[in-house]
Order: sequence, then C-alpha cells, then structure tokens
Amino acid sequence: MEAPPGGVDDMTRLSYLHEPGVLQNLATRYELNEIYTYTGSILIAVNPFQRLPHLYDTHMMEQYKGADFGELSPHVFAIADVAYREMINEGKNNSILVSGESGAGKTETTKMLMRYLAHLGGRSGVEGRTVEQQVLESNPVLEAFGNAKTVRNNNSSRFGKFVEIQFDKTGRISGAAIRTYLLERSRVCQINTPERNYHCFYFLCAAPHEDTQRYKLADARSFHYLNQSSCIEVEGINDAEEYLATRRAMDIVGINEEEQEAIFRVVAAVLHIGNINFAKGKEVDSSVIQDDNSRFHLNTASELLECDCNNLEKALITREIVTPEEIITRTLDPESALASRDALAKTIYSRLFDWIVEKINVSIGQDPNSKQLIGVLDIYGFESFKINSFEQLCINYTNEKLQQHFNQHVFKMEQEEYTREEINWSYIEFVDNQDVLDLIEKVLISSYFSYYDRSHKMQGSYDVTSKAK
Ligand SMILES: Nc1ncnc2c1ncn2[C@@H]1O[C@H](COP(=O)(O)OP(=O)(O)OP(=O)(O)O)[C@@H](O)[C@H]1O
Repeated sequence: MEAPPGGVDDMTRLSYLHEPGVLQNLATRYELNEIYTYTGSILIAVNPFQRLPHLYDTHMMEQYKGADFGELSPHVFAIADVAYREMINEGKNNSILVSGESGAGKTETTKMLMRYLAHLGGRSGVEGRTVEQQVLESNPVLEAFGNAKTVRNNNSSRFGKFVEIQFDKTGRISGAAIRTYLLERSRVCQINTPERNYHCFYFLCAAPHEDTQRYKLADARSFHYLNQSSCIEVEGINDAEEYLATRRAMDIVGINEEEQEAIFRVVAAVLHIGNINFAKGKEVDSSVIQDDNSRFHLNTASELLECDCNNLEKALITREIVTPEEIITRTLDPESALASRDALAKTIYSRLFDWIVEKINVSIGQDPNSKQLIGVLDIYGFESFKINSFEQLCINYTNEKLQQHFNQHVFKMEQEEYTREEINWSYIEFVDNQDVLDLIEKVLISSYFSYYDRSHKMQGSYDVTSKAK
C-alpha cells in the first residue's frame, strides 16, 4: 500500500516500518508544518525552530479537552489530556517522559504540557499567586540559574527536572513539587567559545547601575569565569531585560526581596572568586594571593558571602587533611589553589541552585492530602563530545536506564495486547541494552561497596548494620 502524499499521522500505519520510512514520514509532515506524529501512544515532536502560536492557544487547548486520543491531529495536548483523564476516571497516577538530544525541544514541550495541565486543573477567576501560576513561573527562575547557551541551543537546560503536579479530588491543581538532577557544575568555572556560562551571571552584569554597584560588578568581559569564551552576548537574549524579568518571576514564586538580594550576592561572589589568582609563596608548594587586584576580589567575595576574609584566604591556599589521629594543614601550590578556588565556586553555585529549587517548592507548597498526580520528566538526552567527563557518563547512563524502562514497558504492553486479542506471537527481537547497564551498575556498585568497606574499616567503625544502610 502506498503511503499517502502527506504522510501518516501514526507511524504504526506505515507499510514499511524501518528507519528510512520513519524519517521520510517525519520529513513529509514537517514540510507541511505538522511537527507532531504518533507512534502508537508515543508522540514524536520535531523542533519547528519558529513560533507557532496557533498550535498552542486557548482555542487549541479547548479542542483537545476531553477529545478521544487519535481523534484529532497528534499533539502534545492530547498526551497531557490522556494522562489527566486517566487520573480523573481511573484514579491512575501518570508520568510523561520527555526525552531527546540537546536542542530537540524537550523544555518547550514540557512547558506546553504544564500549560495544558494548568488549563485543565487551574482555578479560573482566582486572583494572585495560584499554584499553577507559580509552577509556570518557576520556569524562568530555574532557566536563569540552570540554563546556558551551548553550541546546540541558546537556552540549554543544564539539569534534569521532574515536576510533580498534585491534584485534589475535584481535579484541581492543589500542589506541586519540583525535583532537579545533576546540575552541570563544571560550567561555572570552565566554558569555551561559542558557549556561555549560566544566564544569571550575564543578567546580573547587565543589571541597573545601582545593583551592579552594590555587588561591585563590572562588564561581564572582566570576569574570568565569563571571558574564557568570546561569547558574551546572545542574539535574542536581552540580559538587562532578563534580569528584571527574573526578579519579577522570583516575586511570583515567593522569593522575597531580601532573599533575592542574598541570591544575587552569591552569584556576584562566585564571579569575584573566579578572579582571585595566586602566585608562588616563599615556602615550597605554597601560594599567596597574587596582587592587589586579586585581593580586591577576595575581599569583595568575603563581604558578599558575609564570611571572614582571612578564613576565606586560608581555605583557598591550604588544605586540611583529617586523619583519625589529627587534622593536618598543608599549603597548596598555585595550581592546586586554583583548583581549590574553582571547587569552592562550583560548590557554592550548585548549593545556591538547590536552595532556590527548595525555596520554590516551599513557596508553591505540596498538598499532603493529594492522592492524584501527574509527573513530567524533562531529562537531558545522550551526550557525546570530543572530550567527555563524568557528567556525560552520568547523563548517558540515565538515558540507558530510561531506555531499558521504555523497552520493558512497551514490549510488555504489546505482549499483553496480543494475548488479549489472542494473536499468536513469538519473541520480538530488539536491541537490549541490559549489558551496558550491567557494565556500569555492577562495576560501580561493587566498587562502591569495596570502598565503603575499606573506609569504614579504616575508621574502626565498620559493622554489618551500617553496611546494610
Ligand atoms: N514547539 C516549539 N515551538 C517553537 N519553538 C520551539 C519548540 N520546541 C523547541 N523550540 C525552539 O528550540 C529551542 C530549543 O528547545 P529546548 O530548549 O526546548 O530544547 P531541549 O531539548 O530542552 O534542549 P536542552 O537539552 O539543550 O535543554 C527553543 O529555545 C525554541 O527556540
């Protein structure tokens, strides 16, 4: 049977279900501005790289509300609608997994899903900060601190996110929780052209003068953590406007003025920390603050962090080694002091990010009585660069794990359907990635336990119960 000229909207209807056929079908539909296509109950979205407002307006939302799956053209709203109706009618909790490589459109898709769920479960006519409004406004805040310009995407999320939306008995949104995973910490200290560091650094450098003065900030180009890349400005992002927009979004999610001040103080402190340099000290393998300029940044960082300047200096140029008998303080050579400076900056920044997420969660509030929820998982896709680090290992392992879950779920579903319809079926061949998972899980888990054993024996506190924990 010939494929229709406009392609098919469900790829299970393709006569030949192989890679060229799938790609051809997606390309044909894309040419006609049809960015969504089903494969059974899965939705494939092809990034349009242009705003298509008619696809997501209220009129469109209303059309998909309660419509049978497959009755209308494939759409992300249809997926959310199924999840919502199953929850209401069958009391089933559902999670929607949004996956794909960087720049594929996961975050945009997640936003559309949340907007639709907010439309279904929102309270019309309620003034002020509603839960759904807070959930939606958490996006710009999280994006300011967790997104950056990368080679592939000007607004790339550098963390994974699971949003759990809770509903009350009547199907209204009653609470929400945001969990984030694995923020890319290395970006805080190391970037290459044409990428940027996290947006918030540039937003803050472009803030109104009285703000930059308060944090003793100058042009973004004067900070080491930003000027390692020649990319400072991004087309389509107005950093000064985004700074104000981020502040407004913070107001909505319940981060008050004082807390906002504290957050931006920490952001500025990280920039100042990055400009502290070291020279060789008099002793062997020791270092000192390099010059007046570095001392200015050290003093400013300690002022902003409200910590003692001498202690901060000591923390950067020495290392404490804790042994069972005593604490040994060792001086660091300039190279090690730089590594210790960067480690401090990364830790402060990632803790700030976690604090912001926690703050948003407290402010949105969870509904302890909610028995019904829909989760949306926006997780980074596979990554493979010229040089890959531990972060890529974790990201790719997560994806392999999700792939395994997906295989099991889809094949189980298929097999149940065949049994239900009394169709004779034989085992379906598929690429099973269990070997990859075993390689990582068995090696990592066993080495974790052997490390655990050794470290506890060393401290003399090893016992079977603590191992079991
Ligand atoms: N449905 C859409 N409509 C219009 N533009 C879109 C859509 N989906 C994606 N885009 C465009 O593509 C860009 C990248 O999308 P998005 O940030 O969602 O990708 P991602 O898969 O989340 O990437 P990363 O993993 O790097 O965070 C968006 O900034 C937007 O310009």
